[in-house]
Amino acid sequence: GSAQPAETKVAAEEPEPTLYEQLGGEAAVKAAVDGFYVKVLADDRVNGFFKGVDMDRQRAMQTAFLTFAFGGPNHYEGKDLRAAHAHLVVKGLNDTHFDVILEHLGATLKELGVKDELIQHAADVANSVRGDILGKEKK
Ligand code: HEM
Repeated sequence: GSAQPAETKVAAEEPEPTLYEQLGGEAAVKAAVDGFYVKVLADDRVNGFFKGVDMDRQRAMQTAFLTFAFGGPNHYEGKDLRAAHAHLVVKGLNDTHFDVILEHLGATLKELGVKDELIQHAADVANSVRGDILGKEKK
C-alpha cells in the first residue's frame, strides 16, 4: 500500500488568492500585454479606435484592461473608465467591440497556458465594467 501524501488539504482559513495572484501577478500581466497588444492592433474590427492614440496611452489601456480583468490593483484610480471611453462611445464603441476585446483576452491567456476556468473568471471581471466602458445608463 502506498502512503497518502500528507499535504493534499488546503487550510480552510487561507484566503482565496486573487485571480491576479493565481495568474502570476505583475509578470503575468506584462507577458499578457505583449500578446494582447499585437492582437488588438492587428484586428480591423477594433483597431480604428486606437488610430491617432499615442503608443504610451495604447499600452496604458492594454495594461489597465488586463490588470483589471485579472482583479489586480488598479493603477488608474484617477481616471474613471466611463469618462476615459466616452469619446469612443461617440465614435460608435459598442458591445460588439467589447466582445472582440474579450475574445483577444481569452486567446492571449490560452496561449499563456491559463486554465479555462480562470479565463472565464477574467472575462466575468471585465464584463462587470462593460456598462461603464460603453456609457450605458447606470442600473
Ligand atoms: C474592462 C474594459 C476596459 C478597461 C479596464 C479599459 C481601460 C482603459 C484605461 C484605464 C484607459 C485610459 C488610459 C489613459 O488615460 O492613459 C483606456 C483608454 C482607452 N481605451 Fe480602454 N478599457 C477597456 C475597454 C476598452 C475597449 C472595449 C476599447 C475598444 C475596443 C478600448 C479602447 C481604448 C482606447 C482607444 C483608449 C485610448 C483613448 C485615448 O487616449 O484617446 N477600451 N482604457
